[in-house]
Amino acid sequence: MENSLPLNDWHVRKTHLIINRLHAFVHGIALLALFYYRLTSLTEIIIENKDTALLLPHVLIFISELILSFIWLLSQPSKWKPIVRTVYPERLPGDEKLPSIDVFVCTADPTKEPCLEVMNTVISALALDYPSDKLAVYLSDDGGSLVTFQAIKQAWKFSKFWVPFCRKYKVKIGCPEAYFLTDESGPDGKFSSSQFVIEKKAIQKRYEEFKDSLEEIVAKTSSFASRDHRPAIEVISDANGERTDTDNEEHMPLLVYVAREKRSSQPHHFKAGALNVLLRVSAMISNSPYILVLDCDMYCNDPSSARQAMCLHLDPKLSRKLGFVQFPQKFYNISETDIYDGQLRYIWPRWEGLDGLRGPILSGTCFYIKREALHGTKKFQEDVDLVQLKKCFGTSNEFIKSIYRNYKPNYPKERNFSDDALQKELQLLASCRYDNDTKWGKEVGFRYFAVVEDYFTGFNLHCEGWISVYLQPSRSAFLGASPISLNELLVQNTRWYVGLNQVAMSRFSPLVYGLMRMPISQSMCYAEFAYSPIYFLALYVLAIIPQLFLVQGISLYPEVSSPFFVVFSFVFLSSQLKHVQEIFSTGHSMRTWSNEQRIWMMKSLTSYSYATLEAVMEKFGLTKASFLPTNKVVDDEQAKRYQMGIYDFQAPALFMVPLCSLYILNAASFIIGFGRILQTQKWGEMLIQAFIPLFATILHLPLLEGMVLRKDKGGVSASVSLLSAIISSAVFSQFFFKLLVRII
Ligand SMILES: O=c1ccn([C@@H]2O[C@H](COP(=O)(O)OP(=O)(O)O[C@H]3O[C@H](CO)[C@@H](O)[C@H](O)[C@H]3O)[C@@H](O)[C@H]2O)c(=O)[nH]1
Ligand SMILES: [Mn+2]
Repeated sequence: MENSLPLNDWHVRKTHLIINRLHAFVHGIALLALFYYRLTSLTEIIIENKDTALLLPHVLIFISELILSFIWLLSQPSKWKPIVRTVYPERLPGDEKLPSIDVFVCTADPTKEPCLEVMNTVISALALDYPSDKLAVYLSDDGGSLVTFQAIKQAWKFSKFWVPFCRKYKVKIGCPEAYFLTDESGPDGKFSSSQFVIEKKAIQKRYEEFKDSLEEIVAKTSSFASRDHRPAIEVISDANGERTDTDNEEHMPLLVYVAREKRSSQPHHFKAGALNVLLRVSAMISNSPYILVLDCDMYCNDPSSARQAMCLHLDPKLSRKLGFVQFPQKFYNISETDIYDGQLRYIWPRWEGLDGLRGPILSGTCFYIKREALHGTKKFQEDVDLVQLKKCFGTSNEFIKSIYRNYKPNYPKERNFSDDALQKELQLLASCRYDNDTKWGKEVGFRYFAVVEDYFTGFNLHCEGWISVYLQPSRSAFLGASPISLNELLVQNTRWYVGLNQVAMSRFSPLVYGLMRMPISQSMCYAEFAYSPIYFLALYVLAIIPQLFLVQGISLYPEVSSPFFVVFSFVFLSSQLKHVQEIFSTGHSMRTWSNEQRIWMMKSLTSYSYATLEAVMEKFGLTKASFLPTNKVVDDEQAKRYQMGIYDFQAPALFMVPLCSLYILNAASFIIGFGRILQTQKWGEMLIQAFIPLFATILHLPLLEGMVLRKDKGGVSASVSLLSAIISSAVFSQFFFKLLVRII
């Protein structure tokens, strides 16, 4: 590299490091004291044979404490050495020396993923600040729908004005929809502002026309997302789109539409399958060594992200081992109150911690990955036998040629897309049977094993020795949409945790497979995510058992005068204070604390438990996990409630009934228990046990409001409230009945 100055830099977050390690130490000791208490009191119950019926609740509570502590332990390495990176794109070599980049955007269903949004993402990628001849954007349309195909042609037409405009005025938001919503002040330097204003007006008019044309397409064309269609691959250009009056096509990046073949008889492996087709198809057209992957709703908010990522990929010290550069997922539609905890705040500091180890977990979108890492070509020498290679990469000779770095596809030079041989090859590579009996999805490309293809692919790359880095620039590089209703959120999380469970319950468990292939610290981080669904067990126990025994006046926790009371109080306070510290240090307020606590409990009691059930059923061959994309169509009424910070409880009974039943159970048990304490004056013995339902009742007040006070459409439906009341009274009476039998 001519420039001797480093392209990037990093430093350790020292205060975080000290606080985290100190907390780990103190909290760890407190947990040991807590275990000591539980073990001694359990032995006491067993040896003294006091009351065997008391054994079960004690054991259950101990198990839940063990689960919480286990996950806490797994989370420690990701807090051990948080680091922050800075990049210096101005130090990059000249454009002619930059490597080329392919951008992959995936969409699946125009009825759930509005095509205007998808096209905005595509356009924002075309407007990345990168040499045009080194940029190619591929849109994978899993629905193979005519709407998307026609829309992309319109997007191309508009882009031919938009991209030059962005380049000329160094526009900071390459996504037109977002650009016209903000008031970017104007050009810097050499252009007069009046000229800018005129051109901006003109381009805005074109954008409006573009939007109208999409509306027209949507109205006229079927947006049916088909499960059975032939492959269709097309480089979008004037030759096949409508001609326009500009001739700047040469200065435009490539834009390619890809609908892979789908047959209902063949598994398509969801997004991972789509990405693998893009990997193969792009190899024939641009074969860039680096790839940016984007969800269809994640637009480029900073055109310089490609150069930023190159500051890491081209760093001679990192380059050889670096598999991918991960940016955080940030969202443009988070309301001030963020009631669904959509910003995933708790994840990104973890990625800083992981960056201090072998690097962050692949997060599905917003990452620049090295093609070679996905091909796993490190394992192959140039002289490997062709038969061997075909077993691995499939039957296409052309594709096999492409895996070697010095391969240059013919396409970009000649721009001859109608070439029959090329078309034939592309059809083969995008066919639904191409993967069969190959290593695709197993050792090559994005991995199929779990519906969290991102987590599992990144996990495999780390196992193979690749590292990753995390880059969180102050200006968000990408912005996407987060679910804005409880239902969408829980559905999405159920899918994620089914995927994580699939990994946890398989031979790929991070604590077995990972441990043998990566340092224990890194495998613990993967394990924390894979095992977190078992939170559901702990939370169900803690939401039911102390409450039922509180009502009976049977104590399951140390009394106030015992030294272990301090231990229990300390463990609770120390974990809450650590949470608050993390929230403050990431610039958030106490409201974020209550939102995160509330949503974490709701997810554990619903998503995590159903995800575990589903994964277990899948293990026994009773179901098949699937990846249904989240709905990105905004319902106005729902959006209004969300903006106002009002929960939308119009979720299926499957989600709402457990939450409401447990709420009623907790509120009722607190009231009854409190009354009992008043009578018996056993304050000391029952304090912790009364505190638990009180905490839950206060934290989840919005649920009570939804059941009792609210009359709007987002409230809890009367049938759900009624069913929940019946269930919680049944639990109570069952319990009383058993107790009665025992007493008699
Ligand atoms: O069969 C499919 C299903 C989905 N997708 C695309 O996958 C992307 C992500 O789907 P979405 O419904 O938005 O899922 P999320 O849960 O919001 O996505 C998160 O979780 C996924 C699974 O872990 C990751 O793939 C994503 O990158 C990550 O943002 C979208 O662009 C979809 O169009 C496909 O291309 N084909
Ligand atoms: Mn999404």
